[in-house]
Amino acid sequence: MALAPLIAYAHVRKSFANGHDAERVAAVDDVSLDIAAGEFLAIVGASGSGKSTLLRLANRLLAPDSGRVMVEGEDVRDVDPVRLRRRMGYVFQSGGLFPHMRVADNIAVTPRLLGWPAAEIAARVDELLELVRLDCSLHRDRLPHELSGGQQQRVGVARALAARPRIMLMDEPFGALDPLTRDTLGDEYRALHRRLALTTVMVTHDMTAALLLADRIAVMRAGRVVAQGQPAELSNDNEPYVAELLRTPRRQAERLNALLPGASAG
Ligand SMILES: Nc1ncnc2c1ncn2[C@@H]1O[C@H](COP(=O)(O)OP(=O)(O)OP(=O)(O)O)[C@@H](O)[C@H]1O
Repeated sequence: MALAPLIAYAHVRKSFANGHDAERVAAVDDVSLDIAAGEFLAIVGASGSGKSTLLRLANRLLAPDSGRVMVEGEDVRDVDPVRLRRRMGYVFQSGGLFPHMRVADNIAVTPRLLGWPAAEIAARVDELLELVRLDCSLHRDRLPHELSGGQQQRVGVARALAARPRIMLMDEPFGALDPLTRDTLGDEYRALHRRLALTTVMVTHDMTAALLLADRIAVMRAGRVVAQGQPAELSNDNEPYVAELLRTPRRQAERLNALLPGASAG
């Protein structure tokens, strides 16, 4: 028997008021999408296609107008939002660290709210810093502005993992970083996802990153999921927009193969 999905969107719709007029714009329009336990799903689409809105419906930062979002077998409407969010780590683009709080205190936010004993929190902070490959003695007492963008994102990941969630929601987590750092952090996060047996939903506009990191990709356009599948399945999809999104990574791969002969072998 197939396992029940860990996150399931069923005919979900979410609209927002459109400025001055009474018309509402559907940011998410009749989306049905299942995410299995242990899966790494990337949600890919252009700016404004509804990716972040879809993510925020999972942890109740937003509520759907209609349809249903299930997490771990429960309708999220029936779960206390604070309790729900403790089960789901959330990483966003700018790092979202509290600027006046030291790295250790940023990471400790949720364990403190949960009332963990101080010694346990201190040990967990060190464990998490190690997990995201930041030197404890160098970084635990720094303020966010004393860190590079990549280091801030590492702290963001550590903070999201603090209370040992099974699910990670990530909104363009590495989008603002230089390509090399983005690539390194992506690979390292992928290893963490596997090692900690996480279920990850990552929003990105970068199809190349999605192809390299995710098990499966859902493509959004104007609020709808227009295609979903593993990279090889997307490659055979008939939807013209999917072909358009795959054109850049394909062209890059061809050019790199021509410029760096033998690169694909290594
Ligand atoms: N709080 C809000 N109030 C009004 N409109 C909103 C709100 N949040 C999102 N929208 C609108 O919903 C649509 C989808 O936005 P969303 O942020 O989900 O897209 P996105 O694909 O994540 O874009 P980006 O990649 O730029 O972050 C956009 O038209 C946006 O303007």
